[in-house]
Amino acid sequence: IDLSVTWLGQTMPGCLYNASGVWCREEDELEALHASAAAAVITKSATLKPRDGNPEPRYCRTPLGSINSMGLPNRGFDYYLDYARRYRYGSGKPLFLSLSGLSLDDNCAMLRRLAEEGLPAVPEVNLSCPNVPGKPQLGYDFAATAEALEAFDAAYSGLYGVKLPPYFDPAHFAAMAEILNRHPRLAFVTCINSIGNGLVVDIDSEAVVIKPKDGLGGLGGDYVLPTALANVREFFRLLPGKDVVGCGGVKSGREAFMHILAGARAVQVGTCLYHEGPGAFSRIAGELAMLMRVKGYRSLDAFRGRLRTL
Ligand SMILES: O=C(O)c1[nH]c(=O)[nH]c(=O)c1Cl
Repeated sequence: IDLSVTWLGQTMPGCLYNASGVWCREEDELEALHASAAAAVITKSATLKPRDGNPEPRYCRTPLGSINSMGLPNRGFDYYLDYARRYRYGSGKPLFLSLSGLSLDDNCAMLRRLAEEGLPAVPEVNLSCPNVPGKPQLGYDFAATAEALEAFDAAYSGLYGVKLPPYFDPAHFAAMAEILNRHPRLAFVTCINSIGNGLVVDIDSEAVVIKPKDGLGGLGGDYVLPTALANVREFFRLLPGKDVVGCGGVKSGREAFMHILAGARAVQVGTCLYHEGPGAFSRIAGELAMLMRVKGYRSLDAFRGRLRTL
C-alpha cells in the first residue's frame, strides 16, 4: 500500500501532516512532528512580530471537537524563518511556513523575506484567521482577496498556497475560484480553516467556555467534517491544475479516505492531533492503509477525486 504523495515538484512519504496552529508553535513541537509519521510539517501562522495572543481560557475541547480563539499567538516570523534555515529537507518531508500577517504589507514583507532566503520551505498564506478582534477573515472579502493575491504574486516568485475559510454557498465557491484561477503560482488551497465564531455553552456554569470575544471561537473536529468535505470537493472541481489540501474533522483513516475521495492531494489533522499528539499520524495512516487494502486500492491516485454522485 503506497500512501506517498507527489506534488509541488517533490514526493513526500505519506499523505498526512498537521494543520497549522496545532503542535507547531515551538521548535520542540515542530521537531516532534518531523520525528513522527507526519509526512510534512507546517508551522504556526506567523505574524511579523511575536504575539502573545488572546487571554485564556482560549481553547476548549468538546464532545464533538474543539473551539478556539487563540488570537494568533506565535514566536514571530524570524523564529520560523530561522527554523526553516535549519530544517532537514533531505528527510523528504516538506516544510510549510504558515504566514498570517496583520496587514497586506506584513504578508508581502514576509513573502519577500522568504523569497530572499531561497529555502525549499513553501508558504501557506492564511486568509482565514477568525480570532483577531477587529480583523475580519480576508477570505470572506473577495475584493481584498483579489488584491492580496496580486500583491503576493509580486512579492514571491515561487509556488505558494493559501488557507481558506469554509464557504457555504455555490456563488461563493464560484467567486473565489474565479479569483484563485488568475494565479498560476498559487499551487494549492487548504480547505478548511475552523468554522469561525461558533459559541459553546456550559449548562452547569451557564457560561461560555472561552474568554475572548465573549465566547466566540473557531470550531474544529466532528462539527466541521461535512463542510470541509464540501469545500474540498467544490474547489477540486473548480481549480483545474491546482491541488486541494483537506483539513477538517480527520480523526481516523475513514475521514482521511473521505477527504482524498473528495479530491484532497494531502490531508491535515488538527483537533485530533491536539489531543492525541503526533502518534495520531501512524495510527491514522495505518487505518487508511487497511481501508485501502480492503477496497483493493494500492495507491491514493487509484481513488483520489473519484467520489461518486447519484
Ligand atoms: O486563533 C488563532 O490563532 C487561529 N485559530 C484558528 O482556528 N485558525 C487560525 O487560522 C488561527 Cl490564526
